[in-house]
Amino acid sequence: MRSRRSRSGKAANAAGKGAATGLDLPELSEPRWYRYEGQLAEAGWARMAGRLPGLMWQALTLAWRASPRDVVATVGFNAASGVFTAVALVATAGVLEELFAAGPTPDRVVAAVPALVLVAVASVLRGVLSAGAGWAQSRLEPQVERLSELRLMELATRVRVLAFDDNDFHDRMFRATMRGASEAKRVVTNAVDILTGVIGIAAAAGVLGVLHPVLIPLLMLTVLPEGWAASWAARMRYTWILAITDSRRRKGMLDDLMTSRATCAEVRSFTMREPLLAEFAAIAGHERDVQLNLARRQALVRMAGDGASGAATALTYVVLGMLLVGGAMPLAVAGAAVIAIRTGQSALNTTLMAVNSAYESGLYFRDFLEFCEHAREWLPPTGLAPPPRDFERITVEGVVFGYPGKKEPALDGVDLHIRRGETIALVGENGSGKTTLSKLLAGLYAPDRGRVLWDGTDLAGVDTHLLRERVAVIAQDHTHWPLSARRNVTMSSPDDDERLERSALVSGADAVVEELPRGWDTLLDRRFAAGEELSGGQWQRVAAARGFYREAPLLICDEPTAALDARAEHRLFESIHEHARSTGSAVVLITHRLASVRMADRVYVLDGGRVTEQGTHDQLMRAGGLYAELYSIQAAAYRPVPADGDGTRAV
Ligand SMILES: Nc1ncnc2c1ncn2[C@@H]1O[C@H](COP(=O)(O)OP(=O)(O)OP(=O)(O)O)[C@@H](O)[C@H]1O
Repeated sequence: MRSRRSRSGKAANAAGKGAATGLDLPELSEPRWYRYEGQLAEAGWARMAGRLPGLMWQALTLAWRASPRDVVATVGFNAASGVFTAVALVATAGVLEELFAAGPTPDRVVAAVPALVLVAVASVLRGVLSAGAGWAQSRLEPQVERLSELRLMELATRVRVLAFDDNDFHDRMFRATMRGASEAKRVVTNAVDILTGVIGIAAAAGVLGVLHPVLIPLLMLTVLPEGWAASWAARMRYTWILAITDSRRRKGMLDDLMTSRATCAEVRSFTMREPLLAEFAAIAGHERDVQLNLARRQALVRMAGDGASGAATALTYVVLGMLLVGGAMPLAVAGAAVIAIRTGQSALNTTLMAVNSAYESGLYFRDFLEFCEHAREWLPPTGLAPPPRDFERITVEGVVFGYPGKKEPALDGVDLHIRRGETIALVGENGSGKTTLSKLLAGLYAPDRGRVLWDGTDLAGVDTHLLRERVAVIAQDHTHWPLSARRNVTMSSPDDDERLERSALVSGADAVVEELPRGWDTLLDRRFAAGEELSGGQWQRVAAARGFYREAPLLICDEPTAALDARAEHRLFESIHEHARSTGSAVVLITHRLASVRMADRVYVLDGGRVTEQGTHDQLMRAGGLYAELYSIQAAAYRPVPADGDGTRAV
């Protein structure tokens, strides 16, 4: 009941904020973070304490993989340093005992010398060893960080493309990259600190137990309230992070829009500054309010914990005084007990701090581990056979494919085929499924039903990573890689100057490179010194060169000429058809410029995810269907129209 009330209260509050700004802010008006409620409950102390050993084990395993030598050094030096802490404490008790014994002062001092020497030697060794442990620990941290970040990037670049259409995957990846991976090193540090603290506590408790058993529970009493408060505050912080994950993502996107070079012109042209800033300010204001509320609640919890710990310390000294007055403990022992209590408190504090920190870091580290686990579900299957080197015919049989979360499939029972040396064209109105089909042919998506075959081999059973090496794509939304012109074309394939020149010639990229100050070695990114920028059409020529450079048996061209001038467009289409004829590659051409489709061996017309017409240009024109209609609309635009006078003018 209480939770429902607080839930609706929060929702109303959040909705109020969205309404107050007059903006449509789903992050503020729709409390999407309530889907994290289950996770918040899971972040409970008892549950986390149960999980902590497992998390620390995983972090230590990661550390072991990063550097076994430094793990051994860290643990070994810390353990040895703890042993010398105990030795120094016992020796201190010996010194005090001698000093408070009966007899003349010089004699007592002389008697205390051996114990004093032991204290000095133990203290020096403890100092040296803990410095060594600190060194090993600081060597370990960057190595663990590197390994965890690398694991994250390896997974992010290996998961199937479809994962990037999944909101849940994005949320998890955001949390893992935001703090999860970097927390791995902190969990390792905490694990080591806990070990160091436990050894220190064991030393102090051992000495206190010898001095008087009642001192051990008193020692615990002084530190536990503070520890409880710190862990509670850590949990509050984590729930806050979970609650604002969505709005943080949105804020990051707004940040990019306002600060990136790609969008700076459009932000100004469409006077987007004010609405973007207003949305940013509203989300940032919401975060600030939540954070201030968090700070207040954390301070209250900490105050309570620290107060209780202070009271427990006072109680400890009262008990010590009573033992002294009652004669149950001599003064020398009481002095040693005070030192042991201070040492024990500091060790216990270190341990609790480390446990708390491990608790907080553990929650984030769990995000990292869960992302790794979740990402594995998105990995393509391994151990599959390599795809055939080549094919005579690609066959698409009854392919059905839908994007995650979409009711209607993007492709619904598509059949087509293509032979080597042929060019087929995919034609259809916007959203009819052409790009989706080309991505299936490129091995980027797998069909939900149906098959894509290279001769007799079903691509569902082959290694898609290897398959992609045999497919070249000139993509509609190609990337402007912040690399040299050369690398923009060769990408990960080996450098081959002859091949580079050839692909530049057929794509028209040769003319682009000629104008660059350092030719092929020019960096194509203005954000860096000596970087150059290309026009849209020039980028498109580079993207086309990239496709030709692969010299793959299958070339997919998705709107390869949208940004090209008329001459370059004509030349590129000729090159594409010539490429199919001369290399024997199969070419899949997607374009809205239907004049260029005439040369295709076969045209497939898509409508609502289905192939509704197929045949040569002439056959489709005779059939008088959608293709003929679209073609006629385009052709009409180029037909001469009667002029006002006696001549004609072209439109
Ligand atoms: N990543 C995606 N997630 C969800 N739906 C998508 C995604 N990409 C495309 N779609 C949907 O799938 C359908 C087919 O899109 P597709 O991009 O294949 O069309 P297209 O024929 O290439 O269009 P265009 O001519 O505009 O490039 C559309 O309804 C589109 O909204």
